[in-house]
Amino acid sequence: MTRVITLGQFIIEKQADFPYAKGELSRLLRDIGIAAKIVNREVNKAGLMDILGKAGSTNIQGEQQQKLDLYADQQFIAALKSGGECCIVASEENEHIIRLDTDVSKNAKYIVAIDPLDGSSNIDVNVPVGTIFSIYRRKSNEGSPGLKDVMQKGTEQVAAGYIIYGSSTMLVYTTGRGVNGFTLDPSIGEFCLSHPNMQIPETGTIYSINEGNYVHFPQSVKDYIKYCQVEDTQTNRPYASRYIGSMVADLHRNLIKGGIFIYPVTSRAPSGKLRLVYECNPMAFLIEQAGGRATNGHQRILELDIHELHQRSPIFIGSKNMVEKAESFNLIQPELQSC
Ligand SMILES: O=P(O)(O)OC[C@H]1O[C@](O)(COP(=O)(O)O)[C@@H](O)[C@@H]1O
Ligand SMILES: [Mg+2]
Ligand SMILES: [Mg+2]
Repeated sequence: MTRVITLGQFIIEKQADFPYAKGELSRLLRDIGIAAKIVNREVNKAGLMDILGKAGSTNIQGEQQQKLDLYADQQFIAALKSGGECCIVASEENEHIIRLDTDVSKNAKYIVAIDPLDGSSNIDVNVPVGTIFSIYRRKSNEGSPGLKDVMQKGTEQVAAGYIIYGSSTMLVYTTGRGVNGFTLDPSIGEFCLSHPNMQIPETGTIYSINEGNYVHFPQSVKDYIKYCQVEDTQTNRPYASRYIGSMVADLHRNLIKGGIFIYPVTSRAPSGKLRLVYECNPMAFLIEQAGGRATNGHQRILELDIHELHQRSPIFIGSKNMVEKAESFNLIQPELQSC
């Protein structure tokens, strides 16, 4: 009988890999797991609860906030606050950073950037949604932590991951030593190791992009889509087009099956749509740790400078060979002028 390894046990066992670890990061990951279970409970019965639909407010991105966006935001902030291992939260749903000023938290080492509910347009239609998180160590213990501690390059992340609320609920994360996936077993209320050492196939036959924006894409992206659609049995083309509209769900599928996910610049979104700090960087760290690649078309996402908390970036992410192939279509931004 295979041994059931819970997330908590796994985190503790893996702590040994970090000789100087005192358990703070382990406890922080535990807190994220607790909030994930609470949000999962609401997502699972959303139709029965008064939690579907718009909240009547907009966030800094000008997007209509969904009730579940706000609920998830509150649950993760509350869990991080009571856990005491996080001093600052940066969230998609809050214009400014949130300082967790409790006696314990204010001296905490870690910063969490979070997309509390990813795939908001899919909440009301029972299509998988997710949560994305990114963890940094504060830059210095001097003075009180601030925006500078959040606006670190993606290469500085100490951990990152996502939760997918789908037909089953999974938590997938990395601390820079590979990627592991845990499935929530509702009968024991525990995330259990189900996908050890996840590796994204070097190549795949799935491309994932919102082709509804086709006319607004740069010519280079249009050319790459054409390349994906051409008949060529040698290279298993045409590829299958798959687009769920929840970044977490589209990337989870590609992580397991192989494939490329693209959210490029468009004439309507000249910097792309997805946010660097709490969507692109954590997913890039994770996919790279699984053997994949993530760029903005020509530069590694993790090396991009952060200028604004809610900064956007185009992203080409997934199977290494497919992203490299896409980059060979010269995906340089200025190209936008031609569309
Ligand atoms: O509807 P579009 O323009 O294709 O955008 C879909 C993308 O937007 C997102 O929903 C943005 O994330 P949020 O739902 O967290 O705002 C991604 O999950 C998804 O990949
Ligand atoms: Mg999102
Ligand atoms: Mg969101």
